Amino acid sequence: MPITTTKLMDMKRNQQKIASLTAYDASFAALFDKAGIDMLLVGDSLGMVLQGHDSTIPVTIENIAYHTQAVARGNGNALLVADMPFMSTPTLEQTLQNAATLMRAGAQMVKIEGGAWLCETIQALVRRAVPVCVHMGLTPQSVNVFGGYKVQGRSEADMAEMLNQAKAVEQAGAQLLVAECIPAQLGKALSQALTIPVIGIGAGVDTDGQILVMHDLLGITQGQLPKFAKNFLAQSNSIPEAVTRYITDVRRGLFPSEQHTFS
Ligand SMILES: Nc1nc(=O)c2c([nH]1)NC[C@@H]1CN(c3ccc(C(=O)N[C@@H](CCC(=O)O)C(=O)O)cc3)CN21
Ligand SMILES: CC(C)C(=O)C(=O)O
Ligand SMILES: [Mg+2]
Repeated sequence: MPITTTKLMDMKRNQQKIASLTAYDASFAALFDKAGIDMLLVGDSLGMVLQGHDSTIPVTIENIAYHTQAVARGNGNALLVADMPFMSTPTLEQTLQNAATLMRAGAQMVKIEGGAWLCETIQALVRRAVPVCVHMGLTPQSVNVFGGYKVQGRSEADMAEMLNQAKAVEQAGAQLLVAECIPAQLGKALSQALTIPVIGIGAGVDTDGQILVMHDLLGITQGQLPKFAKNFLAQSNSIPEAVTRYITDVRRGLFPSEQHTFS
């Protein structure tokens, strides 16, 4: 049975953890889907792990559409989400066109980095039948504004602000939230405050689900690994076994552990 946004909401209500991974091609998409992954993300992280850039900023809508087509061919039941890349939402008109390009490529939902200022954008997309996931916390497209890949939402004021913004985007019609690189305490508070599922990456173990960049899971990422990432292939004999281990550890609440968590 295909995983839908309704199914993810049911999983949250029943306290079943959502396990997701990035995927960029048909072969890995098929492998992850067969292992039982709930959601696949064609992430703009492809700019770093596939193209070799040191940020996600050079990634274009054509890049995401190309990889989304490939992932869609390999995928079976997983919910297929595609990233809206840097500067793909400059005006409402262009946002709608770019989202349409990704939906035609096979995406079932688009993910946009930002906060409460996206409310109009979210409403416009949802009214035109494009499901929306909002990405908050460390939003990598803002690396040059943040001055590096830094944990977000550390102060009491920042935590309260992110909670308010998350409630606003849920109210506007967002059906999923990705929270990246925030204290575990805030990851937990977000998940409790919202009805829609919160998928964490470096947001602690108490979010409704987890997502990881596939290259990090396989231990083939070049350079410094983010603190939240874990090489699951190191303790496995094959790629399918590593993926199954990841999914099982997420479902059982064993990943992320303390060492992969910001407090
Ligand atoms: N391989 C890979 N994994 C990812 O998770 C990922 C990408 N690439 N590319 C796109 C973005 C960039 N991401 C990143 C990149 C670096 C850090 C990082 O180094 N964070 C520091 C936090 C430092 C602090 O304490 O403020 C860390 O130690 O993890 C985090 C997220 C997440 N995404
Ligand atoms: C790390 C995830 C959430 C992402 O946005 C990406 O892979 O681009
Ligand atoms: Mg991304």
